[in-house]
Amino acid sequence: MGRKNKGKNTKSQQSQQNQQSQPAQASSSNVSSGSTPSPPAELPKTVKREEGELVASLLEVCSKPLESGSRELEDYPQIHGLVESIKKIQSALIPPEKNRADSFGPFLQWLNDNGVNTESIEITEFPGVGFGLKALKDLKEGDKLLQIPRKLMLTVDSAKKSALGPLISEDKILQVMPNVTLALHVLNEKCTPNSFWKPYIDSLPNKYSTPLYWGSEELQFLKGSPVQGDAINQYRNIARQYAYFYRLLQKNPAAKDLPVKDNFTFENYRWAVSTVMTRQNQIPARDGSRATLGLIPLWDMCNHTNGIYTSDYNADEDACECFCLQDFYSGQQILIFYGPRSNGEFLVHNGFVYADNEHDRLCLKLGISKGDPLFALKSEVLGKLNLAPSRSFYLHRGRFPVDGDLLAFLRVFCMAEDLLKEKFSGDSAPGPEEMEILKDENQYVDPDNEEKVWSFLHTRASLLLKAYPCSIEEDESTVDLPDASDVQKMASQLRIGERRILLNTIDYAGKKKENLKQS
Ligand SMILES: C[S@@+](CC[C@H](N)C(=O)[O-])C[C@H]1O[C@@H](n2cnc3c(N)ncnc32)[C@H](O)[C@@H]1O
Repeated sequence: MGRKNKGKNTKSQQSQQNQQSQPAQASSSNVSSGSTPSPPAELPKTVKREEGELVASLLEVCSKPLESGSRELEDYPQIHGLVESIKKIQSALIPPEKNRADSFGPFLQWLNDNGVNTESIEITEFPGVGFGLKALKDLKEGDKLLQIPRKLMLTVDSAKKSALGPLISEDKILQVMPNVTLALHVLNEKCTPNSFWKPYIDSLPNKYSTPLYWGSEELQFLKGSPVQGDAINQYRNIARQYAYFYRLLQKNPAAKDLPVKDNFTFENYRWAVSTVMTRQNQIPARDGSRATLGLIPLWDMCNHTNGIYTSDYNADEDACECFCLQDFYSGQQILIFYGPRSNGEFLVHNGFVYADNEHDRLCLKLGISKGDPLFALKSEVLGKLNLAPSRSFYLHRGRFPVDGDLLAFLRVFCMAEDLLKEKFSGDSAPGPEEMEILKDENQYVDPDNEEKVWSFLHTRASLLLKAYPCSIEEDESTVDLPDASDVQKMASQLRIGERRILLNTIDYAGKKKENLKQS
């Protein structure tokens, strides 16, 4: 959380907000009727044993390290199959879905009872973004919109003080993974009938659009994109965590009386993880000494737009404050800026893609081959630039697709032995400041090296472009197809953005090569 200088939104953002500002009726479809019988509280013993065996197999499969070079997709079918079998057994434990819109009245009352002023806003459903906040009066850029006191937040600190505290102090994973702690905290409170946070938890979505909710066919829509691997890795990690915590909750005496223990279904865990992934925020600890992770009720009803951070922590009030990113007229949706994330990050962690994302970028994995006779020399030079010999870089949207780190890596990657030895290694190595020349696009070390860099990038981007199974135009028409699913549209939108970045990079690298020839 942090507030930066305010900036004006562009026309296209404003027109998008105008489009988003048409409120829709809260939908009550797919909500079960009150007459649905309650699910059984427990599974029969034999079924429970079968569940335990499946979870043990899941833990084993997900804990095997992926063989180097093997694609994430290889063990995905086995993991997915086990998860589906577990979900089938546990389907008897899943309660009927609630009508979310019914929860907003009690939620707002709870906020008001705890000192939150909600006069300027209303919770309403908006097309394509779920529920959000609507302005009930004209608001000016910079006006204070919300002030949410710490006592209403679910945080890692409140988890430690809750019934979950003893388990956290015994488990190493919970101690080092605050997001997992927060997920278990939310789930434990959801399973606690008289939880202080009940009105807030009831107001949360029933399910999410993160790839954890996608089927195997839907993951195929990401074919060609590096995000497909990220989504599958995420599924694998969450399946492993689920299996680990299932066992921990069954076996650890500190979990004996926790309400979450008998409600720890895969469905519940992916819900809790997705709740945290899509809504979490960094909050300063009460004493200001460090940051802690938390969920901020109501503030987390705001949807995202391009812009700047406009939320801050008021240490005197011990509350999160949110200010208006721009003028909002009465009836308009109030939007905030979530941060400079790529569409791939938004898709995997937030379950949406933002077509006009100013910060979009494409992940590019690069590495010096261990078989390269110059591996040691190149690694030494990269080390001086604080760059690992194998890592992810980014190609950016906009006028400058290549940043300093990627440029320096490529220059070393393509550098001839004599140049590496003479200018950048051993005794001839320059100081850190002079090494920075390798990151500077306006200077270069050697024209041959520079030609190789831009040729390599041109070829690599062209190859990546060929990996997509359909054309950009086909994906563009999918986005507008009335019968395409939300997941299909999201994946197509992502791939459109990625290919625009690749096409721009190819064009940029081509021009660089031309300029070199002429100079
Ligand atoms: C912090 S919540 C915001 C409130 C949420 N819409 C709800 O109904 O609870 C973040 C989620 O809202 C949705 N969202 C936010 N901004 C969006 C945008 N610009 N486009 C599409 N979905 C968006 C995504 O599902 C995201 O995971």
